[in-house]
Amino acid sequence: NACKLMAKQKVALECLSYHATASTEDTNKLSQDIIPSADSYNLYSFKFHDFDLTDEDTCRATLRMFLQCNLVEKFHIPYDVLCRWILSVKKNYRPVKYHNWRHALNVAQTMFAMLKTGKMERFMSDLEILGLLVACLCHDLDHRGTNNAFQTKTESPLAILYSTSTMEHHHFDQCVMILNNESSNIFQALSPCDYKDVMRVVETAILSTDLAMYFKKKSKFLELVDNGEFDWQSPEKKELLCGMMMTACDVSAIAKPWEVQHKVAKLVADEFFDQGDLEKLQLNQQPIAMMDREKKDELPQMQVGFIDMICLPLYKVLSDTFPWIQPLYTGTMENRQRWQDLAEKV
Ligand SMILES: CCCOc1ccc(S(=O)(=O)N2CCN(C)CC2)cc1-c1nc(CC)cc(=O)[nH]1
Ligand SMILES: [Zn+2]
Repeated sequence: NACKLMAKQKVALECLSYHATASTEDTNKLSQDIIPSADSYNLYSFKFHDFDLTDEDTCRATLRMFLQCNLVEKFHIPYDVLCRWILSVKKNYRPVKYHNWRHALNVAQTMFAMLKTGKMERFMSDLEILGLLVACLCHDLDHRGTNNAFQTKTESPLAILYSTSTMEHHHFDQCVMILNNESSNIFQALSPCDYKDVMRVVETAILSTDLAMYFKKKSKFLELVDNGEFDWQSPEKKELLCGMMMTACDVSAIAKPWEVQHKVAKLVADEFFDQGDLEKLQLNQQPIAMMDREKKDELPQMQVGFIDMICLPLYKVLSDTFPWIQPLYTGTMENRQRWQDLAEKV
């Protein structure tokens, strides 16, 4: 009957994800670690970077963010389950040049800083804070270093499974797969209602990181801000705000101090160029300029375009409503000048 089939599917999914979960040895080690303070990792700052952190540090810093938000107490998350979940998420990021575990950590840290230093937590329920942090850490799970367009034109299995927001649906799938193992299910103590609500927050937040979705939602968001919308509490408005916050975190490397932005932009470019090489060799196609290493001289100008088209409008409208996240706007303006100077030099 249907119940038996569901049970069989759940078992299948669990053994499929057996290799996806972290080992008990690694889990035990992390669960016994001393977790340094948030300030020792500079977690409250919009200038945070991970360059000096070891892989173990990144896991401890992630634990510290959950502890600072009191999420372990509030949602009765068994500590060893949280440790296994963090290690399993990290394990399911591939060693690609940009869309790797470090990117996920940086996106989650910007969300943490927006909620705390940016004082946006006052508009969010505890469940939404939990969902947003989980979504940031999972939002690029199992990324292959290639974008949605590449999945479509290579007719990859993912593009056959999901025709729109292909990678984002896959990232959410991977997030669910890790939670389907009770030993790494950080939502196990939630009521069925809370479980449904938090999974909805996570799914919408991860899907909203598809930049194609961002353009659609941005005009609706601008309309609400222009009408002086402040309650943000209706489900539709809250989803819109969470989506904008996800994009703001996803592109936040653009607002970091120049030395950080410059290094990260090189990682982004190298991953794009690798895809461009694949398109030339595997598909015998001319890649778009952004992915063509023969056109790397155009990179500074492209960054100025990225800043003007995507980053500044978003950080402007968010900091108009939530003034304490202004450092994201000013940091981006400073980097715009740097990229402009480089663009004029070539
Ligand atoms: C650094 C190498 C060049 O990087 C870019 C080049 C062009 C544009 S774009 O705004 O013109 N646009 C975006 C939408 N695409 C569909 C078409 C192209 C964006 C970037 C960029 N993207 C990210 C996010 C991954 C981070 C980042 O730092 N830079
Ligand atoms: Zn991302």
